[in-house]
Amino acid sequence: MSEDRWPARGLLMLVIAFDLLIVYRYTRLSYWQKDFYDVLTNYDVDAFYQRLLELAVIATAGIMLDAARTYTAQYLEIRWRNWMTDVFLGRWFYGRAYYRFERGHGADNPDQRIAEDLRLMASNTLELGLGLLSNIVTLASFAVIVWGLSGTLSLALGGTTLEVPGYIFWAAVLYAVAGSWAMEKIGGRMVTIDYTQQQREADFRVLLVRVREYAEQIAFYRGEKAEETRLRDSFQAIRANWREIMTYTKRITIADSFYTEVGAIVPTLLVGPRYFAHQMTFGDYMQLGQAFMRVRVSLSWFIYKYKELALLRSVYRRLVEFERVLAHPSDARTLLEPAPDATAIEVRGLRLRLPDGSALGDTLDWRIAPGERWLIRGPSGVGKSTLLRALAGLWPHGSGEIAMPAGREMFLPQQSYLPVGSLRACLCYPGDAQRFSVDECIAVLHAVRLEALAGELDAYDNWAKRLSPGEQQRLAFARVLLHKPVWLFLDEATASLDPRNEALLYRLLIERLPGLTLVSVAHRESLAVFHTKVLELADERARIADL
Ligand SMILES: Nc1ncnc2c1ncn2[C@@H]1O[C@H](COP(=O)(O)OP(=O)(O)OP(=O)(O)O)[C@@H](O)[C@H]1O
Repeated sequence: MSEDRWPARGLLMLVIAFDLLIVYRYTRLSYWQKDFYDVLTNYDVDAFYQRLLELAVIATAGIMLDAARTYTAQYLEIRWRNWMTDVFLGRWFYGRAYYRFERGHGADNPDQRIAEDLRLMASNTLELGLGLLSNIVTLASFAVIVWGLSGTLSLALGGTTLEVPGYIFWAAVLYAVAGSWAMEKIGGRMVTIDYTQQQREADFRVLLVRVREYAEQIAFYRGEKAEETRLRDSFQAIRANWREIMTYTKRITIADSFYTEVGAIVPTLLVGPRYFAHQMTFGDYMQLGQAFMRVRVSLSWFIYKYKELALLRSVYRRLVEFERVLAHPSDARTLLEPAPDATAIEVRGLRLRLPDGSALGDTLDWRIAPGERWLIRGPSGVGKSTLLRALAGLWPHGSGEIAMPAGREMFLPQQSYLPVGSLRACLCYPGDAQRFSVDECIAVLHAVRLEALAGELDAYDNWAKRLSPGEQQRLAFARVLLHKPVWLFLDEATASLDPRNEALLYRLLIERLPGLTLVSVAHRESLAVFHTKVLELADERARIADL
């Protein structure tokens, strides 16, 4: 990362330099205006054309500066977002944080935090930080102009006279402070309303995505009406909050326009007497009006950016919270103990528990020697899948220890994950799509009787939607044949298949992967013939036997 830091700092300096030049251009323009109005009042034709030429130069510089500034700032923004996304993606996958989050042990909506919050963090921090800087410089530059032109106000107070130097500058300060205070009173609640709107929009989007994801199940249940009602209700929540947005936007717009319009009149009123007393030229008069406006706008920066600042604060809070959960996961522990020198899996005094601390089944002592084929049986809900999770290092709740030897292992759940992409990528997963040759892929497709798909190895599809559950299970076995694990754990991985296909797949494993250690969770009695030992789980006492 550090080699990335210097170009990024260079880019930041460049954007700041452009911003300063832009402010400088505005001050030049202000002096140009003063000269121009004086030329007009003096009917000086030669100077008139000369000033127009100057304006062309100032305008051209402005166009180039604006374009260069925007381009550089955008480049910096994507670099920064890229860097932050890299960091967060790394932490998201480190120690399987994504899995723990999914099981409800993390902050809400991690996907929104990685995609949306990081984007807002990069763009808003840059825009607001740079905006603040150029505002301070604008304020300083134009304060000098206003101060220089505003003269001294003499107030007769009783017998003494009070002198107020730079009184128009002070008027701008007073006006901005009063305006900011009023705006905060009128529009302060907008921050909360806006936040609620974001949340409701996100809820609506999630519901729409779920309809797509579960389209078939919903269609089978004839659930259109229920889904439509749910979506309409969700949208009504958006609409209800939108009414509040409208009300507050109206108030803010009126207040904002009032503030701006009166802001144009205030300097006119204040400066008028000096102009008519011939203490300033027409050019001075015009320049002062403009400079007053710039000072006022700069001083009102916090109020104009109030909404963005509040949003950035909440984004920052969400990201800090997310980072804290990622850095100190509440349950990153596992029951696994790596035992690289061991040859067998040793389960000692394992007592699985649910997240609430209640016990799941009996204490288990169990040894899985190389080459053994275990069948795990037991009633539904007794904890068979949870035991496999513990063996995979995914279940943190409980006590005891599982000593796990080194060696390639593979876990097949009832429904295997099939990434969207080519069939070859599905077969090679989690390796990359070229991990196994086309010939090897075709051979295993034939072996699991999916030869009809052999011609579609490079076809891009959502295979999890296209293939039947049984075909998906056969594809998962083809994947096992390619990867040749040493330890294989199957969790009802053939439950969607007919007995013939199921037997075919088990036979394939035994013939093609000699020496394979197999642990299957299954309900069907017919599978007993492919196993050598059985572990019967029960609420009271687990039982181990030969088959
Ligand atoms: N994250 C969790 N939080 C709370 N309870 C859980 C969690 N995961 C599983 N359980 C509970 O643990 C128990 C065991 O679940 P498990 O999936 O291991 O059962 P199983 O024996 O594989 O059942 P089946 O034969 O129906 O697949 C169940 O009562 C389940 O509701």
